[in-house]
Parts: sequence; C-alpha cells; structure tokens
Amino acid sequence: MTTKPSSTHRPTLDDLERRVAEDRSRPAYGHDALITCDRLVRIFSTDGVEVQALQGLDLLVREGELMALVGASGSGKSTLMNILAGLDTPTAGAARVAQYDLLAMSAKDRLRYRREVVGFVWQQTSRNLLPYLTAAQNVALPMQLSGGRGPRGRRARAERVMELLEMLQVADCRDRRPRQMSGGQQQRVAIAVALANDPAVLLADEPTGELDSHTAEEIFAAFRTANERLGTTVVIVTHDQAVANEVRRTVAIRDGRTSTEVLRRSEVDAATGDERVVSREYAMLDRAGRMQLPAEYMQALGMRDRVALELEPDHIAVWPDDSETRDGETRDSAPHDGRRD
Ligand SMILES: Nc1ncnc2c1ncn2[C@@H]1O[C@H](COP(=O)(O)OP(=O)(O)OP(=O)(O)O)[C@@H](O)[C@H]1O
Repeated sequence: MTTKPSSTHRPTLDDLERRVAEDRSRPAYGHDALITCDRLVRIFSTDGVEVQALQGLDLLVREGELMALVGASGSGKSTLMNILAGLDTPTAGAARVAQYDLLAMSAKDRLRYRREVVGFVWQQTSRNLLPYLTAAQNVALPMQLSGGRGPRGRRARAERVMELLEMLQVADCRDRRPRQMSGGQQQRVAIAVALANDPAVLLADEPTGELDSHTAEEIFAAFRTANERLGTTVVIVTHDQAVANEVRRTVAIRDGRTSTEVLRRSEVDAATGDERVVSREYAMLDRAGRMQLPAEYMQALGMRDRVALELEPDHIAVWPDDSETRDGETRDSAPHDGRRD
C-alpha cells in the first residue's frame, strides 16, 4: 500500500486547540436527518445465548423520504423497525427520530412518541385493526386516545377520518368491520389508522407480504400517496423486489448493519426525450472508514482476510491478497507492474 512519508512536524498547542475547535464546530452526525441511527446495537439474550441482531447499524433518513429496507431473513430488519416504532430499546448506540432520543425516553415520552410521532403498519392485516370496530372507528381511535393533539371534537375527527379514507380510496368501507373487507382494503384502512395523528414517520414491516402482486401494487401506491400528499416520511421493510424498485432509495441490511444502498433517479434521454430510471449501487462507509464489500464481489475474486489497497487520484483500488505469490518482493506504488484496475 502506498503511504505518504510521515510528517516530522509536531503540532503546537495552537494547532491542537484549533483542531479541537474545528471538531466542535463540525455538525453532529445526522444533524439534518429525521431518523438517525448511529452505531446501533441490539443484543438478545435467551437461555444464556446471545444474539447480536444489530451490530453497529448506521442509517440516516431525511424528512420527506420514501425508502425501502431490504435484507435476508434474520438480518435485523424487524429488530430495527421495533426500535424505531418505540416498542423495543437498543442495547447501545444512538437512535433519534424527530428530536426523540429512543434510548433515553421516559415512559410518558415513549407513549406520546408511539401515539403521535410514528405510525406503523404490520404485515399481518389482523394486527393492524381492532376486529370489533368499523373502519371509521378504527381510524378515529388513535385521535381519541391522543387527547390534546389533532382535531378536537367529534365532528372535526369524523371529517379527518373521511378525508383519510377517501385519500386511500376506502371510503366505501367506513362502516365495515375488518372481516367484511379484503386484505388490500384492510391494509389501506391500516395506513389511514397509522396516519390518523399526522405522524412524522410511517413505518411498515412487510405490509404487502400477505397480498397478491396486484394488491401489493395498490398498497404501495397508498404509501406513495401518503408521502406525496401529506409529506410523511415513509420507511418500508420489504422482500418484494417490485416495491423496492419503486422507491428512490433502497438500503440493504446484512448481518445487523447497513451494507449497500441503491439510489434511483429519472433521466431524460437527450435523443428520444423518453424518461428512464437509472439506478446505482453504493457501499456504506462509516465514520471510521469501514465498509463492507458485497459477498458476491469477494467470492468472484477469492478475497478473504485481507486485501491490497491502492489510492488513485479519483478512486481506491482493492485487490485480492497476493502477498504469498509475491513473497520477498516489496510493494511500491502498485501491487504488480502496471495498473490492474
Ligand atoms: N426477541 C428475540 N429474542 C431472541 N432473538 C431474537 C429476538 N428477535 C430477533 N431475534 C434474532 O435476531 C436476529 C434478527 O432478527 P430479525 O427478526 O430482526 O430479522 P429480520 O431481518 O426481520 O428477519 P425476517 O425477514 O425473517 O423477519 C435473528 O437472528 C433473530 O433470531
């Protein structure tokens, strides 16, 4: 690896003071994000066995985003969602949503957080709605429970209920109980319930998991409507590639950490004038400079244990470890003669 010759210049007291002042004035990690997870850890202990469900997960979500979280089974998605929903507490790290510190909330703040700051929609349609209440009563309930906030009085609440049911195209279900509705209708009513108190964030854990692909598309459109019309920030955990392809940003979780993310943007073809979506995958880099290489890249090049790095003017090259084949040789500016990238 090429390294710069170390400087013999010793910092003076003034230099050190200036560095400390610069560090202090630097904005904190995630200062402009609505959701900040900073080195989040969640360890479960069952019968003396420890499972590290989250292993230092970093995630920033900006206000107004509509994004998806994907990952293999057991990667930690639901653990993260339960923490963001205020249902579970992390073991270590930091998690902040709309100024609420999720590790240091009092019981009273936690209750308010769950009623007014986040709304959630779960995969099991039966978990989202009370079976003995009609759609309209289900949507009105969070407003009644939250007391002070939101529309006051029966009439104002009834108007808000109808606005939400109409926006989500289930106004005709207002007087039906969940068992009198289809799975898709139930999930749309569940979104209305989650939006009742105008939360900053809408969280959904596999909301289309129990639905056929056509209905899943309609449910995804309902989340988009909430995001575009109400400005609600939406985070959806999904296995559904079609849903993941529809959002601008998809973050992948692997082994309890965010590993890669795909960003999509629309581009207009200069020749034809047609609009097309261009996507690009990025690896996550933490503040200490750590990143995870995609497993398939490592497999393809037989990389393990250590790799050789090379700083180029505009990128960093990564090579498989060739120290044994090059036994005795000294590495200068490139692992082999000439460039290999
Ligand atoms: N309450 C718990 N007690 C013990 N271990 C748990 C608990 N909840 C989750 N885990 C473990 O933590 C890890 C992450 O689980 P999690 O449910 O967050 O994964 P997931 O990505 O949501 O998976 P899936 O897609 O299957 O729902 C798994 O190894 C799981 O067994």
